[in-house]
Amino acid sequence: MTSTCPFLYVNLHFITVFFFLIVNTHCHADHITSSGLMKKRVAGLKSAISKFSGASADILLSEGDKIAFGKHYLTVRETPGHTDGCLTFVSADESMIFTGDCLLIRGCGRTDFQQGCPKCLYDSVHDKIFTLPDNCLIYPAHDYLGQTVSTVGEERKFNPRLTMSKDEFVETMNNLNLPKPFKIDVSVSANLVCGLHGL
Ligand SMILES: N[C@@H](CCC(=O)N[C@@H](CSS)C(=O)NCC(=O)O)C(=O)O
Repeated sequence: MTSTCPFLYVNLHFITVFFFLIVNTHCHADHITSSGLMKKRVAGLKSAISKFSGASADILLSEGDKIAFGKHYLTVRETPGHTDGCLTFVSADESMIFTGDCLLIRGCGRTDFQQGCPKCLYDSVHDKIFTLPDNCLIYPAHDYLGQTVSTVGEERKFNPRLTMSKDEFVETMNNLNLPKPFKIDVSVSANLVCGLHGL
C-alpha cells in the first residue's frame, strides 16, 4: 500500500474466487488511476470500489463486505462525506484501519466538490471510526506533513476538525477555501480503465 494510492492485493475467498484485486477507497482521480494502468499489465487483475461511487469496477463493495486474504480479512465500512462512495477498511481484529480520504491525521478529507458533504463526513467519522478501539492504528491515504500513522484514540482527542461540534465542523468545512486539486475531474465513465495523472 502507498500513502497516496491505497490499494491492496487480496484474494476474495468469501466469494470462492481467488485472484489479485485492487481495492479502491473512493472514486477520485488520484486514487483510481493506478487501477486502470495495472489492469492492463497484470492478467486477471480485478478492481473493487463502493457501489455508491458511481464507478464501474469488477466488484462493487457494500457495508459489511469482507475481503479475505490469507488468514486475514478487511471489513468494509461505508464512510461517505469526502465523496458518496468513500470506504474505510477495518482489519478483522480492529487493530488497524485504512481510511482513504475520510479521516486524515489531525485533519479530514475536504467536502467541497464531487458529492462532498460535511455533515455526512462528520457522522461517518463519529459513527464508523471513533467507535473503534483507542489503540486502533489509522493509515490515511494522504498526509501533507510526512506523518504516516495515527490512532483512533489520538484523533478522537486531538483532531482539530473532528473534535468540533457538528455545526462548527460544517461551518469550517464550508469555508476552507482550498484550491481545487489539479486534474481531479476524472470522468466516471472512464474510471478504472483509463490512466490519468494523479495528484
Ligand atoms: N493543494 C493542497 C491540498 C490538496 C487537497 O485538496 N487534498 C484533498 C485530498 S485529494 S482530493 C483533501 O481532502 N485535503 C484536505 C485538506 O484539508 O487539505 C496540497 O496539495 O497540499
